[in-house]
Amino acid sequence: MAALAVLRRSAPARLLSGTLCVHSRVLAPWRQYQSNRHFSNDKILVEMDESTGVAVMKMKNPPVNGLSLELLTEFSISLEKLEIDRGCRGLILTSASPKVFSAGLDITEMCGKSAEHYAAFWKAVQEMWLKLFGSNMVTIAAINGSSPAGGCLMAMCCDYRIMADSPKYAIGLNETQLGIVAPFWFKDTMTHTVGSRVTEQSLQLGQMYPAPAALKFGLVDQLVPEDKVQITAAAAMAQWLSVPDHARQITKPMIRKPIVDRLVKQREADIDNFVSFISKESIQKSLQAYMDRLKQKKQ
Ligand SMILES: CCCCCCCCCC/C=C\CC(=O)SCCNC(=O)CCNC(=O)[C@H](O)C(C)(C)COP(=O)(O)OP(=O)(O)OC[C@H]1O[C@@H](n2cnc3c(N)ncnc32)[C@H](O)[C@@H]1OP(=O)(O)O
Repeated sequence: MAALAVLRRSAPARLLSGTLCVHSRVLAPWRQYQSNRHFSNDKILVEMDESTGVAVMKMKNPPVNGLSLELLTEFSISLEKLEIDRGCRGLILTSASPKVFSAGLDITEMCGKSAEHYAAFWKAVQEMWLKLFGSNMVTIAAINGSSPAGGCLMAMCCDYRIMADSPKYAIGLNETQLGIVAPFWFKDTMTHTVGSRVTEQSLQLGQMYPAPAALKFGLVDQLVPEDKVQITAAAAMAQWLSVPDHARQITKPMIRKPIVDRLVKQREADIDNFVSFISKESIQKSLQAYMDRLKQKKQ
């Protein structure tokens, strides 16, 4: 038993080998950590069921769960907390808002800000990915709505994806449609999920796939009616957790560690690339035009 406990605690550190980025601004909410194992801060809600060892994490950044610096920071801190909790074996990631899992990176974080802000934001995006893709827990995405770009990335980081069965909801890495480029580790995550050929085409075209199409080539694993997404995720989790932890936890990094290490080795260069790319006037114009189109859609 002791050996298993050691494995359970040490594997995340081995797999991640990244640094823990703790943003002082959001440390205070941890004081709200309750003995009933429900905790929340502004943008992330966590409900921990001690009887099953499963935590449900809900993103709560209305209206569309844009991945802001604040949400990303709270996400990484929450995940780290669960990761070191020996009672927590599985994580279900979902949205507190109906109809949208996550609209991806909050575009306002990438428009008209300073180079320092872009660097801090990108570091938080990296941190989210390192922690979620490298998690030692079983991770299941309960995709209860649309999931473009960064939202799709989060879902792909999970071990298993269940999506609401509706052609209204779409998922994909649509970066090129915004005039931006998915970085290599987004591409690596998609290749890991659906293979090279589909990734090459999807990334170039910035394709968004309605849920039924996404199921066909394995971008999601299962479609269920919208009101069954959470319960199906819990059932799938029970199945995954029936595998002995130590065996599963040694197996997962065999595939994922080389992918994680690629970013770990060049984190600073990746931040510099992002800052110089996003600061270009032409890129700022593209992003602004995209935001304007999103707003016009309503009128
Ligand atoms: C050489 C290589 C170098 C590498 C450099 C790296 C470059 C950068 C890589 C960046 C990687 C990832 C990028 C992203 O994740 S960008 C985000 C992409 N996301 C999208 O395109 C989604 C856009 N949104 C939608 O499609 C829809 O909003 C929705 C999610 C389908 C929901 O539709 P809805 O009808 O329910 O809501 P809607 O009315 O559209 O939106 C409500 C308000 O929310 C605003 N909004 C929507 N999405 C975002 C967003 N991502 N960020 C910020 N704000 C967003 C929208 O404008 C509405 O606002 P308002 O109410 O009108 O004020």
